[in-house]
Amino acid sequence: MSVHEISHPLVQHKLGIMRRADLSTKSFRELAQEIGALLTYEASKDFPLEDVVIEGWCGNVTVKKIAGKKVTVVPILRAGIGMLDGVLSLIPGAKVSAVGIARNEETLEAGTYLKKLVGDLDQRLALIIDPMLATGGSMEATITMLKQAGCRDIKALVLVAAPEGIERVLSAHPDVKIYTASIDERLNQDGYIIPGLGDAGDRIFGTRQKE
Ligand SMILES: O=P(O)(O)OC[C@H]1O[C@H](OP(=O)(O)OP(=O)(O)O)[C@H](O)[C@@H]1O
Ligand SMILES: O=c1cc[nH]c(=O)[nH]1
Ligand SMILES: [Mg+2]
Repeated sequence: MSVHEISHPLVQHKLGIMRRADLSTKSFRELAQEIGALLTYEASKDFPLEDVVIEGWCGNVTVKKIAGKKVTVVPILRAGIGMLDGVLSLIPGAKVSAVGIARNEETLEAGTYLKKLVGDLDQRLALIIDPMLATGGSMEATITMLKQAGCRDIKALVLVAAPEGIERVLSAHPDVKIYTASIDERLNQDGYIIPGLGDAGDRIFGTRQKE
């Protein structure tokens, strides 16, 4: 299965709070990080383990150690930064590859303005993070960029996904696994997810324009 909708009660409860229109920037930001950590927990369930022998308090003991590839976390700026600390709280040694992509509000086309990838991407698992997967343009562009740089193992962690965006990403990149707290109903005429969260970047950074 390429799409994992995480039904864990903690995830669903926290996402439910995030949908409140009157939620403070502080609370929205905290919850984005917390769900980011919980999605990381789910996405790491298939990390391979190996046995290693260490010196314990009563002599040698065989313990488990993660044996797979190294990880790079790939926040799609700006809103992806809102999940970064949550992901790094569970994978503190991960390197970070920052990708700046902004959606043109009229055309909904994704435009790239920053690409700061770590090296050795062919030897790393990439965990792309972005709160919103809407039309899928930003995510598709990020995956294409990572593949062009040699990355072959890619997972995407998003708080909310629209069916249209999932379809677009998986049509272009069927090998990528998507982890989300919710597959929502649809996109509206402006490309916003319904019911969604509104503009996640504005809610995380406090830049929401008052009507
Ligand atoms: O699936 P798509 O249709 O491409 O839309 C989703 C993108 O839109 C938002 O970013 P935005 O462009 O608003 O930039 P921001 O993070 O700077 O707010 C969101 O964080 C995604 O990156
Ligand atoms: O619903 C949406 C769609 C794109 N970007 C957002 O922040 N929210
Ligand atoms: Mg935005």
